[in-house]
Amino acid sequence: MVERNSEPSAQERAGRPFPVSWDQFHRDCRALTWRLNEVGPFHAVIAITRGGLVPAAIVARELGLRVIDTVCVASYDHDKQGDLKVLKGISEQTAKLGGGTGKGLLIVDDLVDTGKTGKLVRELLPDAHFATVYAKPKGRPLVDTYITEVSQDTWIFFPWDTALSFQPPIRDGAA
Ligand SMILES: O=P(O)(O)OC[C@H]1O[C@H](OP(=O)(O)OP(=O)(O)O)[C@H](O)[C@@H]1O
Ligand code: HPA
Ligand SMILES: [Mg+2]
Repeated sequence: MVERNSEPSAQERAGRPFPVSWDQFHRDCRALTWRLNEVGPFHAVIAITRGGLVPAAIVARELGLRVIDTVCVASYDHDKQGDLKVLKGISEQTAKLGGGTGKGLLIVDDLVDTGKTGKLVRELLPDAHFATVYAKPKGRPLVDTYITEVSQDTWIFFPWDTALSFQPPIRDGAA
């Protein structure tokens, strides 16, 4: 039997599932890059791990950027958000490229939800440009560029967190 905590997780609270395929994600990252190409040029890309690593690789490839750094943040334990911890900041070399405040640096993450992660990283690099592929309303004001807005009660399922599985036919009660 699976023991359940009585408090609903962020995913359960969100309720509405929004599965994203690799294809869709790649298309959305390319659409994001079209917008970023109008805003740059950038000296380097900074991925907020781990979710930001995939879009950062695609965006960096499309923008021709080869300097890629990470800010390593831990917050959600699968679907419950705990205290935010910066496990690793950017390197001294990348900080120099951004003149200490992040000017000309591009921060990339897969999404903003409550905005807590984005806020923390923005505080570290106030002049950097912050881009995400998806944005929920609470976090959206923190983002400079994003592609798709989803409602706050949506939970996005990314392709690296999911796998193909059998679905019962709709007439047999599939959602
Ligand atoms: O706007 P917020 O409410 O802060 O949520 C958004 C953050 O949550 C997820 O990361 P998570 O901390 O789950 O870690 P992961 O990227 O390693 O999956 C997501 O990748 C964002 O970074
Ligand atoms: N999907 C996946 N991870 C997340 C989400 C979401 O909607 N919100 C915060 N972390
Ligand atoms: Mg993340």
